[in-house]
Amino acid sequence: MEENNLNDYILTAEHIKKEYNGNTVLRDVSIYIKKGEIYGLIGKNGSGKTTLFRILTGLIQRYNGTVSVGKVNTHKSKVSAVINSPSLFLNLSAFENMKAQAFLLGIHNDSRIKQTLKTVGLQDYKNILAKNFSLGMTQRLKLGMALLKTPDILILDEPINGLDPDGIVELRELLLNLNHTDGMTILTSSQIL
Ligand SMILES: Nc1ncnc2c1ncn2[C@@H]1O[C@H](COP(=O)(O)OP(=O)(O)OP(=O)(O)O)[C@@H](O)[C@H]1O
Repeated sequence: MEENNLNDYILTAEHIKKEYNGNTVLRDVSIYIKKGEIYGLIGKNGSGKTTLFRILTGLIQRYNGTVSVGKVNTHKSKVSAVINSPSLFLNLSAFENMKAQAFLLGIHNDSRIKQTLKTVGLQDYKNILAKNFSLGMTQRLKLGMALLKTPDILILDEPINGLDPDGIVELRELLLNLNHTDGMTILTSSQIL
């Protein structure tokens, strides 16, 4: 990607290199993410997508290169991610799972939870236990948990994995909607072209 003025970007990663036990997984990777855009990362299994996302979100701290998160207005951009996590409590309802996540984030406001459940289309399923959710509903619930803190940048690792065609269309519409209405910057990955 062409390197412009770094102030144009909400998230940049430059010259990222990551090895596991001498095995190089990422070799001089640079990405420049513009605010309000949607980016897709395509790569086969094991190509390092998850590793890159974990680096961008701070879950991996030992790597070479630099990651820098820009500002939105005056605050540092908030980054939320769904990368094999957050884990769900299967014996709790959708609402209770959201409540637990909200508690961790210091959000003590049920109206924010209800509003987010509505955003991800689960308002009518809030009392259903997570263990009874379909994969599509599970993905929506995880997305809802990631949206609770109103992120500026949303990172989703292989969100359509395992979804049926209707589920894929629904998730795409939801992401487009978040991008159009809230101006959310979205990074997503897939192994499916
Ligand atoms: N903690 C770890 N320790 C050692 N090797 C790891 C570790 N995490 C990932 N790897 C290896 O790094 C490579 C890249 O893995 P990564 O999960 O980033 O790829 P990916 O593109 O996300 O693949 P997938 O589509 O399977 O999730 C793989 O060969 C994997 O086995």
